[in-house]
Amino acid sequence: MSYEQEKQVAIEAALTAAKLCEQVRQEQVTEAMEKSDKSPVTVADLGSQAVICRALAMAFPDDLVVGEEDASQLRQPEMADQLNRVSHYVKSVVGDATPDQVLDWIDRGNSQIGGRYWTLDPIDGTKGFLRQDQYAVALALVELGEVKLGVLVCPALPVSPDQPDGEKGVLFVAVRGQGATMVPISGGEPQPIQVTKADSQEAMRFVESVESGHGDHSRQDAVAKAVGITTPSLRMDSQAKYGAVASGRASLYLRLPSPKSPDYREKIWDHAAGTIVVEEAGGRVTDMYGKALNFSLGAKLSDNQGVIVSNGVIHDTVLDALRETASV
Ligand SMILES: Nc1ncnc2c1ncn2[C@@H]1O[C@H](COP(=O)(O)O)[C@@H](O)[C@H]1OP(=O)(O)O
Ligand SMILES: [Mg+2]
Repeated sequence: MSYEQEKQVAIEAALTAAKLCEQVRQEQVTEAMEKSDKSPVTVADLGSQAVICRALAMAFPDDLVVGEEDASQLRQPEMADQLNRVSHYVKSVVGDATPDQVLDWIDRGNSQIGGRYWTLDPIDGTKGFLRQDQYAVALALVELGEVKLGVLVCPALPVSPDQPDGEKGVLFVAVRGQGATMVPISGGEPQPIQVTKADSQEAMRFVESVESGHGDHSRQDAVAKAVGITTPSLRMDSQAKYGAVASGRASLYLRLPSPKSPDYREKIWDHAAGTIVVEEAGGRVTDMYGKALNFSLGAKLSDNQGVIVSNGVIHDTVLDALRETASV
């Protein structure tokens, strides 16, 4: 299958959602509400999920969508102002939409996984979004446990790594067997991307989360040193880190379980799109024990712990170093 229609619909939907997110950010209305798990959610997370689920419902009415957000909080009477704000932003990018439609679109993203499903993180890296930093809109199509298509929109990522203050906004797209591409959000011809092949020290840079609670920074540093990386890590929120590895800006992304939450299991929407973008750019993605990420078990990667993303060349060395740092 070429997945051409899925690709076009997913790109258009994710770019429209990213436009909504940037509008919210520019108008500085980015205060967060708190979810039951204490993580932040904003008007933009909910609006982005509504826009993408609407587009998927129109093009693929029978498809399942497993998204990060749900509308239960927004349905409470005391949340009427928030719902109006979400509806306002949705209308500004897709035309007419009633608050009830918006609620229903958001809740279309509450499916369980199936043989074929989409998984969506409407704003991956909400904390980065609130900090005016990196975030991503991440959408992936999974069939029989294999990610087939991934779209990552990174509105704050510099188009050129050499010009950090230059144009920002990058779209990464990958289809299984067709390679990965990158293009500025502003337009242009998508260019094929490749991970870095060099394993020289100069070419090696590793990326990790900004948030200390989302990883084990001291062990990540130790592993990076053990594989010969001497430059300090590039800290970045969201699956923009996968984009950084896929486009050769870094050779390694380490995400080891935080000592504060050793039993944390990663969510499918935090990894599906990024995984295929890196794999199709020639890289490798496994958990910290070298096992493939299993997208067929539910919303969590319950069979995996930690995530290691590399250019492939250094992957086994990293896994060896991990075994060694574990036994110290
Ligand atoms: N203890 C944890 N360990 C690893 N990742 C976490 C943890 N708690 C939350 N996350 C996830 O980290 C993601 C952001 O990662 P990053 O630091 O790379 O930007 C969020 O989507 C969040 O998932 P969620 O909000 O879906 O529960
Ligand atoms: Mg996320």
